[in-house]
Amino acid sequence: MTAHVTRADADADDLDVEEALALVNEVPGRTPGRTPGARTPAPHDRSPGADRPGAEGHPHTTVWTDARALAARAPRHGTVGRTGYLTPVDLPLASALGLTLAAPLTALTDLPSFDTSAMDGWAVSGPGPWTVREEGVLAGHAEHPSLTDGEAVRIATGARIPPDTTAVLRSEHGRTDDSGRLHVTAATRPPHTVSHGQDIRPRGQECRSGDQLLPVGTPVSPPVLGMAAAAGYDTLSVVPRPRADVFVLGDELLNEGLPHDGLIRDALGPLLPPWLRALGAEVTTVRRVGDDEQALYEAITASDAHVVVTTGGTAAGPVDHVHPVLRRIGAELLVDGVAVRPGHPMLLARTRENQHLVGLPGNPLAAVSGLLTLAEPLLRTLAARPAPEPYTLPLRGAVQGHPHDTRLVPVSVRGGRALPLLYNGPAMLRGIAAADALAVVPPGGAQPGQEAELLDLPWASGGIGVCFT
Ligand SMILES: Nc1nc2c(c(=O)[nH]1)N[C@H]1C(S)=C(S)[C@@H](COP(=O)(O)OP(=O)(O)OC[C@H]3O[C@@H](n4cnc5c(N)ncnc54)[C@H](O)[C@@H]3O)O[C@H]1N2
Ligand code: MOO
Repeated sequence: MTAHVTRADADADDLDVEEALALVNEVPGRTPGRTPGARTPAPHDRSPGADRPGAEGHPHTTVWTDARALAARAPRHGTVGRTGYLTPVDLPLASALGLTLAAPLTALTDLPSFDTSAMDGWAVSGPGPWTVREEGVLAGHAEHPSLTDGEAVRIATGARIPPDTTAVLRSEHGRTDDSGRLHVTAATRPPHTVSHGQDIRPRGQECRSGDQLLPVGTPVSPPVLGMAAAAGYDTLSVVPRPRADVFVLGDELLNEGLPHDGLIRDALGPLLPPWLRALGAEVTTVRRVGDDEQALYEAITASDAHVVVTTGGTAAGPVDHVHPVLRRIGAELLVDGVAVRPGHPMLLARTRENQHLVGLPGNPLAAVSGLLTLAEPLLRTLAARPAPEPYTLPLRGAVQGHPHDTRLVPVSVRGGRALPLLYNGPAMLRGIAAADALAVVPPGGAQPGQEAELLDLPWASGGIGVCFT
């Protein structure tokens, strides 16, 4: 730990979290605890690449919001039709978690499906005191014989109400006298009374058979699984996960150990598959492909995934083969460069009917930017997932803007404000690894207190087990 955030600066109640934040909120040698300001260049801004010509010089560059909209619309083309989502399948309940309902969830039964006791106690008929039958009624039992006026029977929560029951008396509201007769105690409100129908859940209280419970497009969450089971379903009609193949390009990449001799660790092979799954994809292949045009051509043309994701090779360097291969395939380039930093060389192409390719830049944070700009909307449409509700939070520090392009900046959300994190350069993951969201910073930058749109990171709210199933 090199520095501390002061308690005053942190609306923190948890010092450990603040200390962790300090690791990505301070440039070595700076005053501890300062939030990054407009006049403080971030490491990214001091990088040699910071002076290079901007995307505004690129003839095809698409505005960031347009690129996202285009990616969301891209599958609404060809045989898939106007919805853009994949052909629905019937899956057992447990396999449907995380997918989207392709048909309305319609009740197959009344719920409850019989008059049910809401409490442990006695089913009673007419006003008390009551004679108590010997044998009680438990949940799951067959129907009990009718009660006659003045009779009661022990009943458990969830058990079927015997015919001619008028109310259920909770166990804590009744007592039996020496001769075994049941009385209402003074604990009821009003005292000594049990009203007609009390603590009975009547059949059909929640729904009638045929009622629509949930519309098409509902994400299948744990409560949806429970609701479907209660309503009589064994399988659900859902939109399947789009299949995604990931091709990680670059001869310089190592799969293990320390960087050496100009070789570096592949950061995207570990990062992309779980993130793609969190965005709704089924990752069918993750493969390293060398800087070889023919190998890339063969990998793409052999893939039968709905979405091919490549990393690296999007720029115009000597071994950047993505554009030449797309030309050779005859792919239709839908997005060729986006006015966003980092990640501006990202691209989206239709490689063939019902297959799209997202070309992510090789710089790791630039790849994340492409993932959220192009892959997220594309996968969302294919999987019929609802668009996340846009929201903004005030920024806790200024963010330097790009003159023409949108910036996506890792932020930590603390006390209802978004704290911009440093180490947000295109080649860095240190900021995003500590972030809760990416702030969308408009061209020209943002001042402290200014509202910024946030793109949530899938694990920040739901927890890893929820979003990576
Ligand atoms: N003359 C120009 N050069 C570059 C421009 C430009 O506008 N003009 N744009 C720069 C920007 S911005 C980006 S982003 C990169 C995009 O490059 P590529 O998509 O072609 O990616 P590569 O050149 O293959 O790699 C870039 C960088 O990232 C490292 N890398 C690649 N893959 C991985 C991985 N899986 N894990 C970790 N690191 C990876 C690679 O070693 C390079 O350092 O182009 C700029 N150049
Ligand atoms: O800034 Mo690039 O756009 O590094 O991704």
